[in-house]
Amino acid sequence: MKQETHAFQTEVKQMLHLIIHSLYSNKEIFLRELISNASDAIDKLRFKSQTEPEILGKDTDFYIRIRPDKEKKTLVIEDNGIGMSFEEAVENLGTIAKSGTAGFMEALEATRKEGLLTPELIGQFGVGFYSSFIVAEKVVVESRAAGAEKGVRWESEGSGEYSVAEIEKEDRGTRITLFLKEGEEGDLSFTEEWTIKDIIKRHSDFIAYPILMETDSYEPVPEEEQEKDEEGKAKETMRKVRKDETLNSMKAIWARKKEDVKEEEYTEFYRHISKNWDEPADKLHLHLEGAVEYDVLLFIPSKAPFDLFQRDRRHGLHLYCKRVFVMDDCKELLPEYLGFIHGVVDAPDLDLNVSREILQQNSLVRNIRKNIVKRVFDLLSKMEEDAYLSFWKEFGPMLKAGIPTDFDNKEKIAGLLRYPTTKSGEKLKGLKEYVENMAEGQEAIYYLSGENLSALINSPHLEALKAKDYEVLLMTDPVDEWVVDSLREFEGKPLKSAEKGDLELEKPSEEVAESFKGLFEFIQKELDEDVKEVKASARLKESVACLSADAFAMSAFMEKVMQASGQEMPKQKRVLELNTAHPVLERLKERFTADPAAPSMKDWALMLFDLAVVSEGGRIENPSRFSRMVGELMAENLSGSR
Ligand SMILES: Nc1ncnc2c1ncn2[C@@H]1O[C@H](COP(=O)(O)OP(=O)(O)OP(=O)(O)O)[C@@H](O)[C@H]1O
Repeated sequence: MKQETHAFQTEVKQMLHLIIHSLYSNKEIFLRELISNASDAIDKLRFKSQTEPEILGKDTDFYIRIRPDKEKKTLVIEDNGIGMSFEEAVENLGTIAKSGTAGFMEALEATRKEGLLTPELIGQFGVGFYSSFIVAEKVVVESRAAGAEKGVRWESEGSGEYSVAEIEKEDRGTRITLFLKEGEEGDLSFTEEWTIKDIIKRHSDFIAYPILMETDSYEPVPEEEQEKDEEGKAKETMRKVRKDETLNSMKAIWARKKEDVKEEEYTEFYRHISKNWDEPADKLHLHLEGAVEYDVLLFIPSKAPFDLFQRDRRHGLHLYCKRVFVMDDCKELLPEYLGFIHGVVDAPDLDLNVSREILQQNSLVRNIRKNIVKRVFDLLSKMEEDAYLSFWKEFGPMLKAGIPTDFDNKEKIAGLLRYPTTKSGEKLKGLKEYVENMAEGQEAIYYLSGENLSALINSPHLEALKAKDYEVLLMTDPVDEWVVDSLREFEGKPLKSAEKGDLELEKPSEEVAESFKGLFEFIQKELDEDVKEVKASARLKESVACLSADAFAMSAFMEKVMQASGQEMPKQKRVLELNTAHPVLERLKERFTADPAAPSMKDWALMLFDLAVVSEGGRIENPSRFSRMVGELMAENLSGSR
């Protein structure tokens, strides 16, 4: 028989260390986690048996069993779910599934740095099984996968390594034996029946399979077995017996009436399905009737997981049919951009044997999806602003992606967008509020995108807009470019980039423009490689120069983002806008008129371009030339004024 010893993956070691040293005041959660895994294992088996009914065999009464032993100081958690093969035990119990994903180590590091390690922070890693080591000095897992001949025994003391061996195991499923640590003063005793009952009632009551434990109970002694006294009266009519007791009510929370469900029950259920350890930020519990009838219980997490944008991230929706689990990761019921929502949809009219392929074309599923998306928007739009802003901070970047991808709900999502603006200070503003506060005569919604807020707020592109007291939305997420491109307008007001196209503000007069014609042609020729046009600016008030683009061209920020992501990009020529009211331009015109061939003119042209790049927070191509020229100018100026 196979027998091996393996070292834990490094991340598991770190995780174990973290768990053991941070969760000592939350010891009891290990039981919730192990029961949750057992319940998942039964769900998985049922899902598989829809297409392979033979894997169930005769063992069709699903259960989770708890067996405490005070003498041996052990606690056993057993299930007849899908079980694990030798390879699966190594894969699942020696590594962390998410550890390979980008961001895992980063999140782990951040977690370690937080002075206070909360269970919520640790919970995001999906450490369920490893929480056994909070209470156990040794853990033994014996398992046999459904349909397999041989079983596996996995054993570890939670330090550096674990052993795995092939074993014979009679029944399908997983048995986990915890060899409990000596408790500290004041600790709960996890072999005590009432402690176990209490923990299960609080954390796992809704689990859909019976959680069984043998307990003492009393039953009437049958007539024929009764011992009688001289007068013929029974000595004892009741006797103590050991019997299985079901410790959970198994009531599907979503099928209960809202008013009957306590907040704590919702929270525990959320934790079970989401595998998160935080409190949900909000929830939606509905019973829908009409042409189709179904129950919906959805949760919005309070924190975004570190792998939110991971492509292969599982969706949080579970599909049930008449309280029987059909599938998890049900992507058909919610669009991708709402994939952060966790919950359950129970649709009694669905065929239990429905496959994913069928789901995609099912009109009932489409109907449900449409309706729940609508309800989610209602919920989000009615949230109190502060709570909504916390939500937006976590999930806004994902929600936004709905604008370019979900045409039907574009307007609704647009109402949920929030941005800092030139007038909002630290706060974020929605488009609705923006429109309500538009200045007299303002026709468009203005925005500017770029890498960071301080560069944006001081950008020369905003000078004329600020002078008119027009507010500008400030966008620092590259996705926003894509968002505004597909949104185009909100409540009939067009969205306009402050750095692109015609802002429809007062332009310098024809005569002024004409008087600079020669100079501008000269500058244009000098900068031909970078600049497609030089013109008198309507955007600038104080600065000398800025760069702008055509209304439909790519913005400087987008160009930068694309380059950073390694995309080959043809060089985009932009428009150099010059402030004709600025003294520099006036003097430059005089010099140019006096001597168009003066060698310094070329330097001035280059300098103007560099100034425009610097003022929008861009990188100039030849910084040493720029600094040399500024140095010379300073020297000249300083000596002149002395
Ligand atoms: N009772 C069980 N029966 C069968 N497989 C199990 C059982 N317990 C754990 N496993 C397997 O071990 C894996 C790891 O479990 P663990 O609780 O550490 O993480 P997880 O449940 O996958 O993570 P998360 O809690 O984020 O989902 C599970 O995904 C499952 O494949």
